[in-house]
Amino acid sequence: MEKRIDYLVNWLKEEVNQSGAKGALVGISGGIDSAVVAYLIKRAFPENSFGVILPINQRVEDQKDAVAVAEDSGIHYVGIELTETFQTAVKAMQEKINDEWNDENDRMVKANFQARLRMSTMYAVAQNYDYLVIGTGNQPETYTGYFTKYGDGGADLQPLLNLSKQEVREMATELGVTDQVINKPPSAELWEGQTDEDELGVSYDTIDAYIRGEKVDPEDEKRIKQLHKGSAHKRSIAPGPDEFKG
Ligand SMILES: Nc1ncnc2c1ncn2[C@@H]1O[C@H](COP(=O)(O)OP(=O)(O)OC[C@H]2O[C@@H]([n+]3cccc(C(=O)O)c3)[C@H](O)[C@@H]2O)[C@@H](O)[C@H]1O
Ligand SMILES: Nc1ncnc2c1ncn2[C@@H]1O[C@H](COP(=O)(O)OP(=O)(O)OP(=O)(O)O)[C@@H](O)[C@H]1O
Ligand SMILES: [Mg+2]
Repeated sequence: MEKRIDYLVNWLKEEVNQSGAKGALVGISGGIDSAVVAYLIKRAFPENSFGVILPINQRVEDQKDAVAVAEDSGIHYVGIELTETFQTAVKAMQEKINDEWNDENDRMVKANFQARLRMSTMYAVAQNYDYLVIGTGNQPETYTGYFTKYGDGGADLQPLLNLSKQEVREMATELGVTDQVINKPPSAELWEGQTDEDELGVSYDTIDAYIRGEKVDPEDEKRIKQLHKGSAHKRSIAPGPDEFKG
């Protein structure tokens, strides 16, 4: 695992240097994926790595975890409270759209808006320092499309893209991430009580096994295939029409 860490650290250095940027930035949530990325970018850019903690109605416990990750990794970090900004923007939309506000879509609209508000903030802060935005998407999340298009999916580099969730856990242990963060149920924290595996309807270990080519329960396989197919549009750039030849 130490070799794989070195490989990712070197890859980050090469990519950032090639881009002409001066360093790297990550959003730190208090979850394991962003913890691993925080430790990796600190190793790659000891003096030029930056963590942003961006609470939007975030539980105090998770905010504390995020601060602990930032402190423990030794990364330079700031907290930028976005709850009020989020609420103000939602209120403005709701007032205008008014009786056409779709209550059925309400939860997901707000969830994805949170992720995109964070992404916009990360790009603004990163550009201020001439840093790149480093994403935290891992292999099972990417395969199933479990991310917000242009939200947490919007980043310049994705170092964890080929890592299973189990490998993320192993890497976290090797890097010195605390058990508190490693053992927390993965959550997007986009609404109260949300957990990834409840929403996905299948566990990360099962998705990992499926991607490795192992046999999984037929119902789980069906679900994974459905998620993968339905999210293909998130893994490619937006299509345009063929050239007009009229
Ligand atoms: N076929 C198609 N071709 C092109 N575009 C298509 C499309 N179908 C939908 N779209 C577009 O994509 C949008 C839907 O995609 P998207 O906006 O991503 O939204 P959606 O996939 O509906 O939801 C995002 C999922 O990711 C989860 N998430 C989000 C953020 C962070 C995390 C985490 O783990 O931390 C998890 C979240 O809980 C939710 O389950 C539609 O509103 C539409 O604009
Ligand atoms: N409160 C937050 N502050 C800063 N960044 C955040 C916050 N919430 C989410 N993010 C960003 O969105 C990413 C996607 O969240 P996701 O839940 O998939 O990862 P995680 O929280 O790091 O790990 P886990 O999947 O185990 O919960 C995070 O890794 C982080 O970069
Ligand atoms: Mg999380």
